[in-house]
Parts: sequence; C-alpha cells; structure tokens
Amino acid sequence: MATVSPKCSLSELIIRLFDVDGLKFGNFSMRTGEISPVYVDMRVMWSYPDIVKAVCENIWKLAEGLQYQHICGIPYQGIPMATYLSTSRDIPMLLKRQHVKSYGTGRLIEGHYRDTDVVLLIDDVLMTGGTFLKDVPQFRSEGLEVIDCVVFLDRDQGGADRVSGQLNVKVHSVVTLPQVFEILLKAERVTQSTVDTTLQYLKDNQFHGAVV
Ligand SMILES: O=P(O)(O)OC[C@H]1O[C@H](OP(=O)(O)OP(=O)(O)O)[C@H](O)[C@@H]1O
Repeated sequence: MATVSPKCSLSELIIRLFDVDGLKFGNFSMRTGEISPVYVDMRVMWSYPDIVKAVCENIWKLAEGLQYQHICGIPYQGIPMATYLSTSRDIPMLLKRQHVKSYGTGRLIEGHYRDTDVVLLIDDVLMTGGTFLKDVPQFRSEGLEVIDCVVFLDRDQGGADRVSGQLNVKVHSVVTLPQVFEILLKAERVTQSTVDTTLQYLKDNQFHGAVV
C-alpha cells in the first residue's frame, strides 16, 4: 500500500486512512448507546507513521493564527498528536491525566504554566463534544484558559455547536464526515447508497443539550 507524504492532499490522506481501516462502514455500538453505520477509528494510524505525520501537519495548518502558549492532547489519541507537534515545532506541551495519582505531586495537568496562560486542545475525533465539555472546565479550574480546540475529524453531529454554546470555546476541524464521504465516493471506495444512508443517520442523530 502506498504511503502518503506529510503534505499530501486531504483526499489522499482520507483514502489512505480508509484503506487501512481507519473509517469503517457497518453497525457499530457507540459510547452513547446508539448503533452507528460508520465508525472512525483513528487509533489505527499509530501503525502508520506516514498517516500520523500527515494528520498532524493538517492540524498544524488548521491552528495557524490561533493564540496560545501551550498545546495539550486529549487522552488518549490526542496525546501523541500533541507530542509530535510540540517536538517538531518547539511548542511547550502540557499533559492532562485521566486520573490524578494519590502519590507524587498529585497534579491533574503536568508541565509548567502560569495562571491565565492559554492552552490549545488537540484531539482526533469530535462526536458529541462531551469530552471537551468535561475537560475544558478541568483546565479552567487549574487556572488555564481554553479558547480553541482543534480536531482532525468532526462527525458533524452537533458536537462543535454544543461546545461553543456551553463553553464559549471554538472547535476547529480539518474535515467533517460528509466531506469524507464526498472524497470516498469520488474515489469509488463507497457507494452512493452507503453515503445516503449514513448522511441520513447523521442528520437524525444530532446531539444537543446536556453532557453525554
Ligand atoms: O465528542 P465526543 O463524543 O466526546 O467523542 C470524541 C472522543 O471520543 C474518542 O475518544 P474515546 O473516548 O473513544 O477514548 P480514547 O481516546 O481513549 O480512544 C475520541 O478520541 C475523542 O476523545
């Protein structure tokens, strides 16, 4: 299978991701309890460094012009993405723990920062927005400000609006699922009928209101 270059086109990257099973069609149980006809499994990219580089380069482009002093990846997938950008661009990174340890320093957010410093949050996928809705207040209660979040793929189920509406944080995405379908359709990787069914599902399964 041909690899992609870090500066490849978005279409090339999406097709590469599809070809390594990063985007699957079928019936998948989601965290929310729903059955989704599409599943985005960016976790497979860790086996393909060319995809990691291209995904992160797209995130970097997206973050151009945003104001922040630190970057932080959302556990788990966001952490190696943020590490790649931190070390390749010399941007200080913070690490947020899933669980605070009962020993050592007992910190939730590791790294050096000052009160009111701004942190840019990085993640692979956005679905309900529930992860940002849960995590952003934790950063804020540690004295950090969050103004922007960047994700590679937004499933387009209302998550970005929930986050901006409830937290006054903007979520930027490299690509949305409908855009992914367009690319895969053009490349003849999926049929029109799969796309139609899946688009209808996304339309019928929007998230609003309380944290999921
Ligand atoms: O917008 P949301 O509905 O919150 O969904 C997005 C989150 O779900 C996935 O993580 P997951 O919880 O599967 O954990 P992982 O990163 O540890 O695989 C993904 O990596 C995001 O962090």
